Formats: sequence, structure tokens, C-alpha cells
Amino acid sequence: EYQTFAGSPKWEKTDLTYKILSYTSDLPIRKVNDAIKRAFRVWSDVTPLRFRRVYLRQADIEIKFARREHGDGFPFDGKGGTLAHAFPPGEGRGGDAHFDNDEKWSDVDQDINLFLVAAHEFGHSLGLDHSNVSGALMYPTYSYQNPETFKLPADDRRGIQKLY
Ligand SMILES: CNC(=O)[C@@H](NC(=O)[C@H](CC(C)C)CN(O)C=O)C(C)(C)C
Ligand SMILES: [Zn+2]
Repeated sequence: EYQTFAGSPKWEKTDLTYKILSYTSDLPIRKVNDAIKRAFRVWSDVTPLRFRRVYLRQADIEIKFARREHGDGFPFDGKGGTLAHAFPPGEGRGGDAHFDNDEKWSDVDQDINLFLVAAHEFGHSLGLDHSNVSGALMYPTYSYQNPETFKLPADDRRGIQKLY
């Protein structure tokens, strides 16, 4: 079953902005941009939420790739282990998503698929915590599935539609 965070924090607006602050050297910039865009679409397809990319102004959801300690008190752990993390909805770092740049990010199956991880992280950015349903996108462990045929599992859809 899906879970929200304590107090069920959520965005009180449907038009959200995101900004990509840094990239990984594992993929071309255009592939990172596209994977992020597709990961947001997973959630906008099933809610009234809309996501707009901004380049200069501050954004609701700030995205970056970083290694080890990166300024939020939640240092990454090198290759393997934790792949990424994201903060629940809120001001400042609320909603922000960070990706461990010591992982080997990929656009296809081997290594770590950026689209799948980003879709999970944005679930957190929107207010979903982890699910105990083993096939759910919000399940706490990464498992690869073909992004071409990816369909948001029912548990995740029920959770996000409960919130928005
Ligand atoms: C391969 N390594 C894993 O499966 C690790 N899990 C993750 O890195 C989670 C992200 C995945 C589910 C995309 C962390 N998380 O929940 C972020 O919101 C460990 C289970 C080892 C922690
Ligand atoms: Zn998670």
C-alpha cells in the first residue's frame, strides 16, 4: 500500500517548476533532460499537476547530480548503495531531488536507469513515501524494467491521486 509522509505534505498548486542544476558525465545532456521530462510525465499523466522547466529563476523542484557530502547533511555513499534521494514538498529544499554521481547512470537497461530512478524520486518530491507493494514504483529498492513499456503501477496511481 502507498504511503504519504507524516502530515501528508503536498504542493498547494498544480503548476510546478523544476530546474536542473548539474549533470552526470555518463549521459549526454539531452538524454538527461529527456529522462527527467519523461519521469515528470509519469505523474502529470495521472494528476492535474503540470511541470515547467526553468533556467534562471528559483524552481520548486531543483535537481542535481552530486557525490558524497553535497550540502544537505545527507551524504551519498559512492557507487552502489543509495542511488538518489528527494525531499517531501515544501519551501526551500522541499521537493528537491539529488542523484548520486558515483553511480553509472544509463538510458538503457544495464547500469542504473535514470528515468526509473527519477520517477521514484519525483514521487517523493510530490509527497509519496515508500510503498510496501513489491512492484510499486515507490518500493524502496531499485529494480529494472523496460522504460519503453513502463506503466505506473496501480498502487502508486492511487497514492498520487489521493494527494492531488
Ligand atoms: C540498488 N540500490 C538500491 O536499491 C537502494 N535504494 C535506493 O537507492 C532508493 C532509490 C531507488 C528505489 C530508485 C533510495 N531512495 O528510496 C530514494 O528515494 C538501496 C535499497 C540499497 C538503499
Ligand atoms: Zn525512495
